[in-house]
Amino acid sequence: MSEPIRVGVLGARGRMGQQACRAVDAADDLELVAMVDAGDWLFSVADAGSQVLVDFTHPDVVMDNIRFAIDQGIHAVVGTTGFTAERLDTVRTWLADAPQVGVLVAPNFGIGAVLSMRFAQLAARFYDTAEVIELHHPHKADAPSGTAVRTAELIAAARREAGMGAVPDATTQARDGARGADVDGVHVHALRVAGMVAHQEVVLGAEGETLTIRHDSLDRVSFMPGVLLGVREIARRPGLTVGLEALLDL
Ligand SMILES: NC(=O)C1=CN([C@@H]2O[C@H](COP(=O)(O)OP(=O)(O)OC[C@H]3O[C@@H](n4cnc5c(N)ncnc54)[C@H](OP(=O)(O)O)[C@@H]3O)[C@@H](O)[C@H]2O)C=CC1
Ligand SMILES: O=C(O)C1=N[C@H](C(=O)O)C[C@H](O)C1
Repeated sequence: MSEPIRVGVLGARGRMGQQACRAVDAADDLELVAMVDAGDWLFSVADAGSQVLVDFTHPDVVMDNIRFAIDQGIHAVVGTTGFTAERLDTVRTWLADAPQVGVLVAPNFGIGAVLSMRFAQLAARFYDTAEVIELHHPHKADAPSGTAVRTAELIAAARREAGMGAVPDATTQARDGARGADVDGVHVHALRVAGMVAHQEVVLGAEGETLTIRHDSLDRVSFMPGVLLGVREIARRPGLTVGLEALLDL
């Protein structure tokens, strides 16, 4: 058997970081060599010889962490959200100077969540309207969720490709926020509910019918097969990969 892949986890004491540490530790082909959280010495990830860094931290710090990984020649598997097109372009620019390094940025590592995004993308052109509702635990920093933003972007792109116009909406009078956030012309509604983990509904509508695509992550363990897949694959994928779907042949 070949040497295990050496993995460092950032955000190691957080909700996702703890799960990621457990999952890496339990995998025979991976070795957990660094666990770093806020206030810890970031360079211990490099000192420990990490080949892959897993990041579940915070949108405010994730860009610095990616920069660090690229500068150190460490591949990165990033689950932290808060990415924009500009942020992704910045990562591409950094990677241009380190062509051997791979960075995976995935708003959701849940296989079902990735499938549900794909289903929504496929369905979008058949329905006049599409809206996204995401429901998360109240400790979440960003809204809408990274998954919801990506879902809305995929729906919007599918509608554009099909030559569809704006989603019909006669609203002329509304309280602030009543119609949710506008992501590429798709309305996204964010609920924060104690007891929940991560849930999303895409509600599509056409004359006489609706289609609801719902996914529920009931436990953060649901994200781990995707995280481990990313860790095992990223060295074979130099440059920036956005979304786990690329690794699932979707
Ligand atoms: N892609 C996916 O499948 C998923 C993505 N996420 C995303 O992952 C991120 C983390 O979520 P979650 O685990 O719930 O959040 P938590 O707040 O539970 O965990 C984040 C951890 O990162 C720590 N941290 C903050 N800054 C740094 C830093 N500079 N270096 C190292 N550690 C740091 C925090 O410390 P402190 O609390 O002291 O600030 C905290 O312990 C979010 O963006 C979330 O949206 C979540 C679930 C799935
Ligand atoms: O913060 C969370 O919990 C989650 N964050 C990700 C997101 O913003 O989409 C993924 C999942 O929804 C859980």
